[in-house]
Amino acid sequence: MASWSLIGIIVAVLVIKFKPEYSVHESYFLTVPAAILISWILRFIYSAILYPVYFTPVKHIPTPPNRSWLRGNTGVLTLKFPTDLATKWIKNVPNSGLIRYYAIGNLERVLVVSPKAISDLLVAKSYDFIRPDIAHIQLSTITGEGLLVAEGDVHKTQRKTLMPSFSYRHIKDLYPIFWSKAIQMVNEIEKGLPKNGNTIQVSTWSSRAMLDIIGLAGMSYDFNSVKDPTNELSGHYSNLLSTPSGYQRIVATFCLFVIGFKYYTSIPTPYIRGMLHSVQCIRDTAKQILLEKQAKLKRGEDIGIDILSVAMRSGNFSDENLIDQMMTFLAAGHETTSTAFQFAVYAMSKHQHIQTRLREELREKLPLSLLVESKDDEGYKTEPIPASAIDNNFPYLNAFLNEVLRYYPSVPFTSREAAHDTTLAGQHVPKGTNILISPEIINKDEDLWGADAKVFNPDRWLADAGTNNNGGNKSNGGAISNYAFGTFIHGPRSCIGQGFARAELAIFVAVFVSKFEVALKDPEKKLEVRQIITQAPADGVVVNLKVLS
Ligand code: HEM
Repeated sequence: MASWSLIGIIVAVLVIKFKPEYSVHESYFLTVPAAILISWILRFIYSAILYPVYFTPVKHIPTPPNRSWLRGNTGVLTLKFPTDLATKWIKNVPNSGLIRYYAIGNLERVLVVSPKAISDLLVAKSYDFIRPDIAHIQLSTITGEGLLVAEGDVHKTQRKTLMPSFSYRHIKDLYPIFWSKAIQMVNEIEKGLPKNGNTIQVSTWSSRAMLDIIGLAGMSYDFNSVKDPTNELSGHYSNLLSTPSGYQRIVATFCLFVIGFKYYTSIPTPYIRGMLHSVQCIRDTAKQILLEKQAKLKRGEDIGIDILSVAMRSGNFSDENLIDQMMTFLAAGHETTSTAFQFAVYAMSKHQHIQTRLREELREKLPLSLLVESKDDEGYKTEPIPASAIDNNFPYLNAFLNEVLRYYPSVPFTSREAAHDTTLAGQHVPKGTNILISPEIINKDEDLWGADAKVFNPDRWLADAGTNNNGGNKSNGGAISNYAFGTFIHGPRSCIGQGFARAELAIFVAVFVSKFEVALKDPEKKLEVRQIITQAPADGVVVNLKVLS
């Protein structure tokens, strides 16, 4: 829009100078606004009416019918991902792995839906695609230039250097942190129960516990928000996750369509100012921790096993970039696991027989007494069973978690932009094409998972190979392709924290189910999901608990 306005201004100036008889008024006062308005109308006619039909370079990619000039195919005046509609398009729009659709203002999007197109996008041609500006700006405002937003060779080097921190060998050293926080959380919940009439909102607890864990595992810093919800730093962290107000969304839309999204964080609204202030406070703390660790390293002292320490020892990062990586892990590893835990509690509350089966399996090898006894001087702690035991001895727990992650992926969709002309599933994709991939849709696609794709069923991960759904392998949950499970996506940009998240969730579910019997406070209420970058139950999962002994 900015360039169209500029053209309008230039035309107005030229008209007044050389053809004043065509100007609205001989002064610039009326002619310039009139020229800008005309340029906007022309732009609208071009992009909303002519472009999608005649000029788009991806005309060969099929598109659903019923496009409106303002709302595109999605029917809404926001950029919200159209999950339900897209599920229908996959079925009804004949396609070869790609579907073209239009969002608000006829912004063009290409949705990737077949395993071949997904594997091209995420694996074979991963570096042909970059994060679009909107996503880059939103994420980097919080994370700086960390792994989540790095591109090309910079990304390859960062990822290679950080990988050792996420190897199984290293993650298993973090298990005691997971146990200790999970046990601390259930004990604190138990203490507060009488006051709350046995009702809790799961999100308040999971968010605090997962923040503490990522602080401890990431940089040996305990936000201590499970015990102290008023902790200043965790307050700053909650700020970063707060939902933008209606006013802020209008500002975002204005930036997107009128002045360019790159100016979004330069407009000093209360939301942006608050966010930048909170980012700075967290960065200052991370810097302090970094300086302390560097001093220790100089003195030849042990600096610990957290992710920051592993990255520091590599010597491959500047101080600023180490802080960026810390901000990245806080952003990428907190809300995602917190929402996954909320969905896990929702699922076990909704399906009581699943909860009973989980508890039976756990009780057999992980009696409550073991959990109660695993305390240190501070009252909580340590590993009641070794890391390998939780990974290998609880098939139903692992099946349940696989199904939670399939059915309720924390990241419902993500986006890419073609960095240059390329192809996906053999179809031409020109530079600049905006691509979307949706774990939420792929994970429930009946063509990939079979007729029961939309049923929550942990058993699909236990059935013998070949006997379930489409005849797929049980390690795939019966799906016909590896790419049918999109929760952590795949390839060089897949979630580096997948092993971390799975271990953390397994331990949290194990401790929670062992300690409490849980039921939804309002079992008849429909599950409402709120979507921003992650998706989460809108009410934070309100449940009634009974303490088990
Ligand atoms: C259930 C929990 C989690 C889910 C569902 C999840 C999902 C994802 C997804 C879908 C991506 C790809 C995003 C994209 O490229 O657009 C991603 C990337 C990433 N995740 Fe996770 N994540 C989880 C937990 C974690 C944890 C615990 C950490 C860190 C401790 C983490 C760190 C990262 C990082 C650093 C990236 C960027 C990787 C790269 O670009 O190379 N995630 N995650």
